Order: sequence, then C-alpha cells, then structure tokens
Amino acid sequence: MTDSRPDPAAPFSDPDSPSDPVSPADPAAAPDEVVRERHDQLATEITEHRHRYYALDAPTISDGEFDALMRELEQIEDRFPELRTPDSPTQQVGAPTGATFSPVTHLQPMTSLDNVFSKEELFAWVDRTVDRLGEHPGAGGFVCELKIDGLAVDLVYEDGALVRAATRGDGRVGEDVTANVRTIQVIPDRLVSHSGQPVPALLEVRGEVYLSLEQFRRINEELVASGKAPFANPRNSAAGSLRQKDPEVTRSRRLGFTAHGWGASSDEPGTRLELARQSHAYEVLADFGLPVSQYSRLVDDSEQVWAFVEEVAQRRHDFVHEIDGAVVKVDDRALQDRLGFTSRAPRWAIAYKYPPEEVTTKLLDIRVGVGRTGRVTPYAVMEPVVVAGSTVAQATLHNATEVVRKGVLIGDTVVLRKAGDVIPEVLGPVVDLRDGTEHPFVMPTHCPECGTELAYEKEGDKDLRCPNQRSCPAQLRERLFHLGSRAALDIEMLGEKGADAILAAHLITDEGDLFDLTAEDLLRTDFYTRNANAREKKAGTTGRVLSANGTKLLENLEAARTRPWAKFLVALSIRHIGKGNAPDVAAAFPSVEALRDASEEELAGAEGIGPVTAAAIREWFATDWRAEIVRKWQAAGCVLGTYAAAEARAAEQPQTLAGLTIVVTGTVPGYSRDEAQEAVVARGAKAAGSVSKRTDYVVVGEGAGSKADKARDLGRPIIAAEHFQRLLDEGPEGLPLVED
Ligand SMILES: NC(=O)c1ccc[n+]([C@@H]2O[C@H](COP(=O)([O-])OP(=O)(O)OC[C@H]3O[C@@H](n4cnc5c(N)ncnc54)[C@H](O)[C@@H]3O)[C@@H](O)[C@H]2O)c1
Ligand SMILES: [Zn+2]
Repeated sequence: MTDSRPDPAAPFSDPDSPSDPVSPADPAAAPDEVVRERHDQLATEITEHRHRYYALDAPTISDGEFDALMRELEQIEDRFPELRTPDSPTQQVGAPTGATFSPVTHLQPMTSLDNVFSKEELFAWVDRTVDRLGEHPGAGGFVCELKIDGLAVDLVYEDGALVRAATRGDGRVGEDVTANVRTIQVIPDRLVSHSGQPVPALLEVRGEVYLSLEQFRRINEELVASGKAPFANPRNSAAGSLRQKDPEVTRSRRLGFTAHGWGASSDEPGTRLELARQSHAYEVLADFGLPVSQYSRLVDDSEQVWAFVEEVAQRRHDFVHEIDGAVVKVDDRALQDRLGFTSRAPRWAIAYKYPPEEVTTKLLDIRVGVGRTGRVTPYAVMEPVVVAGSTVAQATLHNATEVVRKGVLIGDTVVLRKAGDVIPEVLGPVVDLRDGTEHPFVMPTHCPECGTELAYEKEGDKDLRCPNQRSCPAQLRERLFHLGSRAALDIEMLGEKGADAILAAHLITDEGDLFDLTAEDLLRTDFYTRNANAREKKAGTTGRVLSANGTKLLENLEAARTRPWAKFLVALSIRHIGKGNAPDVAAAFPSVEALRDASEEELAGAEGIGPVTAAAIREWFATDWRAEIVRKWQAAGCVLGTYAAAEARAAEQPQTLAGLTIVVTGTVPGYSRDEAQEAVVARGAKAAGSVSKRTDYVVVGEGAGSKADKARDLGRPIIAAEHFQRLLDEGPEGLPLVED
C-alpha cells in the first residue's frame, strides 16, 4: 500500500467531461520519471491485488481501496495515453487462473464493466453514449439492473445440456468449475423452453454466482463452531465456495445464481435466440429455466436512470444478496453492436458503484469500557477511517468470546464494515498482512476504573461485570448521565462532562447525594466554575466563582425535585425499567413506597412488568445503599409519587376539579396514564382506579375496557378523552357528556 492514494470520493478522470479536474491529454506532454515510476508501482500493486483477490480469494485491501488504486492509474493514463499499453491493468480483466482447476478458453471473451462513482459521471456516460451513437436510444432505451456482488461464471449449453462451466479468469481463459456448478440447484442441467420455442444448439450463458446473506451467516456460524476462520464477506465466501476441490462442499454452501448476459449462441435457422433487445433476452433465458433478476427496469433517460440508482441505494440492504452498485445497459442489441467493446469492457454498459461499506484499517488496541450496569465491554481502537460517510475510530467488540470468535489480534489490519446508519463492526483480520508483532487481547481480571475483581453475575453469562456497583466511577458516571437525560429527570447541566467533574472532585458517594450539592461544593470543580472578573474582584471576590453552568445546575436540580414519578422511576436505574415501561409501572404503583412494599407476585401481575422486571425491582430495593438513595432524595425534597408530586404542584394550578372523584380509562391523547392521573390530582380531584357509585366523572379514551362498561351500568357521567384538556382547564360544567 502507498500513502499517496487519491481520495476515493474524488471524481476520477474522464477525458470527455469538461468539468474534469485533471488536465486532458496533451500530446506534447510526456510523462516524466516520477510519473512513470508511480505508474509502474501502481500497475505492479494492482496486479498483485488481483491475483490475491481472484486466484487466492484472500484480498488484503478493501474493494474501495482497490478501486482507488485503479482510478489513480486510469487518471495517469488519461493524461499520458502512451502509458496505456496492452499489458496495463486498465486494459485487462480479472487475473490469470491458478493451478487448482483446468483452464478453459471461453467461446467469446468475458469482459468486465467500466465504473462511475457520481451522478455527474453517470450522466456524462449517457451523453457520451448518445454522442457515439449519433441518436438517443429512445423510450425504454436503457435497462437498469442490480450489480450483484458475486463472481461471474460462464455456462456452456449444447443442445440444451450444460456441458461446461467456468470462472471468468482473465476474460479469455477461465477455470473449469463444471463439477462444482452442477451442484448449484438453481442452475439447470438442461434448458427446457416453457413456451415451446426451440432451445439453441449452442448457448453460452453469463451470470453472477452469489451467496445470499442468510447462507453467508449460516456458513460463518458453522465455520466458527468447527473452529475455522469465518469469511470476511459474502463475495469472498461465494468465490471460495465455488472454487472448492470437493464439489460436495460447494453443494453444502447453497449458492445462488442470476443470469445477466450471454456470449456465443448458435445461429441456425429455427433455433435462433431472440436477441433484439437485452431485456427480451432475459425473458428468453427465463423461459429456458434460468434465474434472471426481477429488479431490472427499462428507463428512458439519465434522470430515470438516476432515480433507479437512488431507489436501489435506499433498499441496498433489503435484497437477499449483497449488491455493490447498479448496472445500466443500452437495451437495443443493434445499438450495442455499434458501440462495441474496449479491451476490457462493453461501451454499451456502465456500473454505478455505491460508496464502499467496507474498509481496512489498523487495530491499534483493544480496550474495555464499563457500562451503567457494570457490564465490561471490549472495544476496538482503530486508526480513524472514513466509511459510509463518517469517520470511525472505535467499534464495540461486545465481549471476550466475540473477540476470540472474530480472531483479531492487536496490531492486525482489520476489515471494518459500516452499512448506512448501522453501528460499525469489525468483521475480522487480514491474516495475510500479519508480520508477527501482533498480540492477542487479554480480558482484564479487574475493573479498569476501580480495580475491583470482575465477575460473572450468574453462571452461563457472556458478560463480565464490575461488582462495585455503588461507587465504581464508571458505573456512577453512567448512572448520573442517565438520570440527567430527558427520559429521566432532564437535568440539562448534568451531561457527560458535568458527571465527570462531580466525580473528579469527589463531591458525592453515589447519586443519593446529588440533591444535596451546594454552590460551595460546585466551586471545587472546573466545569461549574470560572475565574472571578474584575468587578467581582473589586467587590472582594477572588479566585473561582460559579459559572453559568454551575448556577444552571443548581436551578435544574431544584426543578427536578418535582418531576413526575415515572421520570424518577427511570432515574433510579432499576434494570429493565426504562422510559418505555416506566409510565405503566408508575400508574400501577403510584408512589415509591407502593413499589417498594409490593410483593414479587403483585409486581409481576401488573402491566408493563414481567417476572424478570419484578425480580429486578425487589432486588433493587433490597440493596441497602439503593434504598438509601430514595431516603436521601426524599430528605432533599424530592417527591417520588404521583399524588404527592401532583399535590406538591397543586399550588400552581387552578383547582377546577376540587372535591371530585375522577376515573381516567383508555388512552388520553398527549398524556401517559400516570400523567393524566397526576393532572386531575393537581386540579384538586381524587383520581380513582375503579368506577363506583361515588365516582363523579369517568374520562374514556380509546381502548377503554370494563371501566367504561361499569360507568354505563352505574349510570355515571362519561366524558370523552378529547375533552380532557377542557375538563382540566374549566372543570366539568357545560362539558358534553357521552350518551349511549
Ligand atoms: N480488494 C481487492 O484486492 C480487489 C482486487 C481486485 C478486484 N477487486 C474488486 O473486484 C471488483 C472488480 O472486479 P470486476 O472486474 O469483476 O468488475 P466489476 O465488479 O467492477 O464489474 C464487472 C462484473 O460485474 C458483475 N455483474 C454483477 N451484476 C451484473 C449485471 N447486472 N450485469 C452485468 N454484470 C454484472 C459481472 O460479474 C461483471 O464481471 C471491484 O469491486 C474491485 O474492487 C478487489
Ligand atoms: Zn469498577
């Protein structure tokens, strides 16, 4: 590899494009020594990578990096055409075959495809094609297809029978893989026309052998289970699976196949394949029993080609196999013939390549992080690389077993994958690039943050944990950060930096002390302070004073004391309780005391709580220091209960419902269940859980069940949930009642 590679995102040279950043060929300019050397070096490197990729199925760089090398070579040759000699990699296809399989000469050469990487280049190709033809191919003149990321094979059928199958090789000579291809179920041994048209005496079919993502996962799981190294990606595993010595291994891989072209075909009268249009030929191939793509589309012009490209990009991960781009072909065979071929590709087709989702980078280190629940997670620290539009420098490795499973060593070059918005993943090492200095990761036995010995919580767990839950700085930091989040107490000034500052100054033992923080405490941090200004100094204050952050934190804490009970519930960091089920739990157990005193059976019987959550709640309250958090918070003025919180806020609300008993059932738009209850209590009403003769009003929303029926039976007045806000604001006077 070299360090002077061009930016892979940069447009490559196109001599026909006026906006080309590289100067077009200048006949007077001769390449100097430096250019010649670079050209030589690139050609050598590319040839070697091709050999590794095609013959050994063991590439050492990613496709994106390979494509960048190719583009640089093409750019040089665009400027200095004399360097574009027939032996240049830009003029060749694939790589010569190895010794494992016998060589086969294709009846007609198999070509590759030229690539474009941007909309501009794609449109320029369409314009160039129209120019070359001297006419537009017309409505439905282009056929757009998926570019399947597999490997090309050539199938020769004689009198309808499959007689030979070969890989592409260098385009002229490929490898004989007939025995293996015969094990691929979707490739017919015999072509039979379903419509009754004659099958040609000779037909050379081309298409892509691929491995579906489903099979790829299955095979890798099996390889790992039997102690073997998994494949880096479906393309390499498809190539590896096809090029097996034992056809039974190929059979077990369940390869797929899609036909996307043809070579030689017999021209005898009555047996002639209808080849007037590419798209028609697909129909004929399908009629013969060959799998063709169901995603091909005929389009009229550049804009429609682009729409296809974008649509497919959106769905890039929804297909059964991987794709690395879209292919556009001139549909009319006569026009194709007029356009012809370059030495390595048809002029009538182009591949639009999507941005690479796989890159290689150096694994600098494997470190471990400690999470909110004490889980210890190894993660990869890598040389930063750009992949799928963002810079990645770290990726989780989940647990020690996973590190072993991936087989990565510290110092390895690794394959990193980031697909769209998906979390980046280290796929595995490039074993062939090892130089012996790599070393295995050793899972630490003690917490990197507090030194406590790590342990599994229970037998069979995958994750090691730091048992020092109360004051392990890592766990406490994560809990503080979590309780400050919007889903919990919404303490804006308690972000990651704030939590770090509080811990660094040793202001608290655990989160129980949080609401006791004073301005004086905060003065011991950097984050919540600033230097006194001149005016303050004049007035006698020297050194550090509370910053806007510090003042804001104290205000935040004050306001947080009366947050809804459901929010406090999230803030407690009880396992399995989060913003999703907290409102249900809070509605079923309307105060911290009710939750604490409930038995495990009572808990497990409530909505939003299963046996696992019930056990977690019991366990939480049974831990002394945690029970103490509740006590300390209450002592500091926090209100952990729906009614209590509502009563505490009643002073701020008009008492529109004073003295009434109200039942809320079903969904009230804009309110969770506990919020609706709280809202009526804050207006002076009693929120009852069940309907009785003493109920004054029943608010019924969507999904209300037996309570609404009971209200009708008892003749209690019913108010529709849509009037809930009016009920709160104005009281029940004059509100329409639900009649039945
Ligand atoms: N990482 C490496 O070291 C390394 C080395 C060599 C090549 N490569 C990669 O291999 C690829 C280059 O290979 P290439 O020469 O096969 O060219 P290509 O992948 O750019 O395009 C040509 C191939 O596309 C395939 N194809 C898929 N769908 C098709 C469709 N609908 N119609 C027609 N053809 C279709 C055909 O097999 C055809 O041979 C690039 O992605 C390159 O990055 C990587
Ligand atoms: Zn710890």
